[in-house]
Amino acid sequence: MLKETRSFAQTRFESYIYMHYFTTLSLLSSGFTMLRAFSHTDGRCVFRHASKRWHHRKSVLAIRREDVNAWERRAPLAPKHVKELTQMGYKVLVQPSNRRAIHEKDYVKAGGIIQEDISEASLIVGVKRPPEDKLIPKKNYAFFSHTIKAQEANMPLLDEILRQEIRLFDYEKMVDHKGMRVVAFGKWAGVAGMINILHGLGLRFLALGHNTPFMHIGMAHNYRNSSQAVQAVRDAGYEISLGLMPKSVGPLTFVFTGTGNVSKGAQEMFNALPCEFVEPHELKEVSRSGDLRKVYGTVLSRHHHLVRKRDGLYDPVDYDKHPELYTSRFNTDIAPYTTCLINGIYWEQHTPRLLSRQDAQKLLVPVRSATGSTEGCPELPHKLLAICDISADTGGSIEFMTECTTIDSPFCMYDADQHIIHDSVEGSGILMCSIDNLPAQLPIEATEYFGDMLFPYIEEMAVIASNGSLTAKYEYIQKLRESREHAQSLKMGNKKRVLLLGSGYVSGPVLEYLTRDSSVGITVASVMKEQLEQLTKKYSNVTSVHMDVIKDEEKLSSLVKKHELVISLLPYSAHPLVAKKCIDSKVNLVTASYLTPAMKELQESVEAAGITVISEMGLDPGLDHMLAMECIDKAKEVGATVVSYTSFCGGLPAPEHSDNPLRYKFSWSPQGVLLNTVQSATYLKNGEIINIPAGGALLDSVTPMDFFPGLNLEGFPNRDSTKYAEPYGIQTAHTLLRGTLRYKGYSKTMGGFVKLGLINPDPYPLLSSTSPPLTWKELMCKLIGIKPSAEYHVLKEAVFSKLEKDEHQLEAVEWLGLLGDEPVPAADSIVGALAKHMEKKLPFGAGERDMIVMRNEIGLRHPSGHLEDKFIDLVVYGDNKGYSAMAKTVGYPTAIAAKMVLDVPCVF
Ligand SMILES: NC(=O)c1ccc[n+]([C@@H]2O[C@H](COP(=O)([O-])OP(=O)(O)OC[C@H]3O[C@@H](n4cnc5c(N)ncnc54)[C@H](O)[C@@H]3O)[C@@H](O)[C@H]2O)c1
Ligand SMILES: N[C@@H](CCCCN[C@@H](CCC(=O)O)C(=O)O)C(=O)O
Repeated sequence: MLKETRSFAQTRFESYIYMHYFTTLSLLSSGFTMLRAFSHTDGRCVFRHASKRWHHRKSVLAIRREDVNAWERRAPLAPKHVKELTQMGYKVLVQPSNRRAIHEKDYVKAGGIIQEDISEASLIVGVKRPPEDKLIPKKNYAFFSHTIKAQEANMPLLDEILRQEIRLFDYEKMVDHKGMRVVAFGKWAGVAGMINILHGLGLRFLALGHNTPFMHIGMAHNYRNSSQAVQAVRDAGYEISLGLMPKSVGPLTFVFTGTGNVSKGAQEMFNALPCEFVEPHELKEVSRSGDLRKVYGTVLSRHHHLVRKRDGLYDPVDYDKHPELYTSRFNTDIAPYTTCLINGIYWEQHTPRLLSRQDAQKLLVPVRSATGSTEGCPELPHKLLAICDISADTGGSIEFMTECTTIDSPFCMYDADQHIIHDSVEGSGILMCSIDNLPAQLPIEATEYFGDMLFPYIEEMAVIASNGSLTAKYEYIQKLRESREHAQSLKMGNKKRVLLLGSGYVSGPVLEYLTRDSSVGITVASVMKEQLEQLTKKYSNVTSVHMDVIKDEEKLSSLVKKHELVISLLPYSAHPLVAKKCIDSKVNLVTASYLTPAMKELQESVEAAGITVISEMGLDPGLDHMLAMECIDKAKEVGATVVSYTSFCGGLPAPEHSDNPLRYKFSWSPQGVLLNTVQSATYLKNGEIINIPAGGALLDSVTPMDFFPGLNLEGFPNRDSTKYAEPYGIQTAHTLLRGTLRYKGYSKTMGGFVKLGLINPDPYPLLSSTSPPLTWKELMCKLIGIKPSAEYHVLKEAVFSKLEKDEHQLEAVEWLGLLGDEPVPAADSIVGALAKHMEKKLPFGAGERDMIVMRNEIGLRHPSGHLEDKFIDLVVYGDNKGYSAMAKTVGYPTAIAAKMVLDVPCVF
């Protein structure tokens, strides 16, 4: 049986406010225990456990699957807690997960029910945040939301929580009467962090020319449990005590900042080495002349390094009230004598930093020790070799720790002179380890430890969001969020400010090009968090904003306002909204997309606002226009007239990777690709205007394209070609055709999807994230009009007949799994769902590359009457490990145009 180790009366959930008192009481009495609010002192609601009378009516609790990080193997409760809860009459659902470190069968043995659907639960507990699209409206959730410092990346989650009227219990806000957190993984972060940094030191020493006993210590997750790790650390310690550390590195000193669980966990592991703890003032001495058969440790509390700027004194009461009046002497008094810093302090804005970038520059100057240096036995380049920043507050107490490292890639080097971070343990700089999910490396012990702390409080959760608005106590998050954004925009100072919207297939080269100029400050905003992080992570001076520009128009306006130029690489349907914001704030805009009627309508307002808006600045449209105009202008110079213009372009997989029924893989917006098959088209052929209606007829106007006989290509018309006669100045042409290229077979296969109603952009509420999940088989039955329970062969037969017995089309439908039991991804429309599904099925694999093929044919009549055909070909391959051909040919023209607008605003 679990023991309740804390008094409930002492527990306070700081985050609650009395305005929502009744909702909380109703929540708590509806499921768990009887709680009674007994005091409303200082604006907080303090709960006392009135009596431990458990309700006998079965209440349902769910442990959700962790799905945001591949390394997340923890759970909030272990089987022993589940056992206790089930014995108390709870029904405990456990979402299946092969990734969880504690096996499902142990939860089952404890009485848990393994079940995917957890919508029945009144409280859903997890460790980390769920993805926004998995939130269930109006539920009570407990997890680490990482929103209380208005963390940019999690603001869309908070918005979604409020929108869906979810009540959030945030573990970070569960505190006791002294304000101390009561549930945390801290100790295990400390333990894992210490193991990792000893491993990192082994690698770093080796890179500096020293084999050390640390080489035999692995990363924390390589050990089955912490006892195994302790054994490895002890073995290393034994070798140190035998005097096997190279003498030229001198005595090693480890400094632990903070006195909480993190620091204690790290010290616990450190104790397995032959260590001696000294007072901070003794550090200087032992770092010079200490015993090489030991390692030295110092635990640093606030009073050791914080001083009031005015008088050099430390007053703890005053410090709590006015941390901004204090500074840290860590940089001068401690850091010069520290080999490895283990940082475990909680940092908040206005509290003094331990180390700034300038401090690091000073600390990286060589020190000369008494031992002397020879080629085979070099001295260390400087004393401070490594920092394990367990607090992992980016830009926090260690100012230059601007990006957390990961379990996969745990170390980086900070070179203070260059102010760059590189992913290696070699070269000059300080070795940094700043993983922010350390306890996930020791998941079983971390789960049991956390569960022990959470269990007694499971009913009393800190509410920070309730009923669709931030509770009064948490309104500060909104303010903090706004001030952070303002600060970010100020940080850009005199820079030319560019807002890049979208982080998709073609955004990479845009960012790469613009960041070449250090006078350009860039913000990237996108709704896809991981994609956004992936895109921006290698640029330290780029600000990323995770947001939905459609749902959060206000934020979009405020962002646009703070920039001089917007580049929209969003789906083209979003451009008119962006353009309106640009008009309102008089900010220039560049897109790679077609000038649609909706954009054209804004022309007058654009002119009235005096801004520049450039469209069609990619590949097709984009480079095709430029190549055509170069040729047309030259022809006109010699008096020739253009009699025909045909331009075909295809973004394709390279031939060796065209290995699927569609012979196609996505290199740009999948939904855009699919929708293009149902566009209408208009073109001029030998003086006759041909109109093709929308809805798929395009795919019947396919012609073989054999200008490169080695490639088996087909082509179909693309949108309205005739509208280019005037801007190109080729009204003389009798043929004007722009088209799309694909490998032969594509159009026929796509035709099947059109027949089945899969390329339908209309809203389809059954696929929304709040509707019950559907399988492809169920959806297909609905589309065909048969019962969802129909057997596979019945559905297949019905589909076959809808496809007019086309075996090739049926084969593609089956190959994509559209008759099977895979879930249909949540989306606004059927084509949206198909795009997401196909994106997964038709990606470029590792080592595969794309290709773009463009052919322009321009027929000229010379003044002599002589006819000439000019051919302009463009073939580009993607880089195996770099940018795709599509990204390069769209992104660079867009970026170059953007730069021209920035540099010479009235050039266009
Ligand atoms: N001219 C050309 O040759 C050419 C070629 C390719 C793409 N394009 C156009 O360029 C644009 C970008 O193409 P891509 O292939 O990178 O597209 P993509 O679909 O890969 O990327 C779209 C991006 O927009 C973001 N996004 C979508 N909806 C959002 C919302 N509501 N709020 C915030 N972010 C949102 C997505 O997260 C994603 O990062 C598209 O308009 C596309 O049609 C033009
Ligand atoms: N036509 C080619 C190349 C397409 C490049 C993408 N162009 C988009 C532009 C859409 C927009 O943003 O307006 C298109 O739809 O053709 C092919 O399809 O392979």
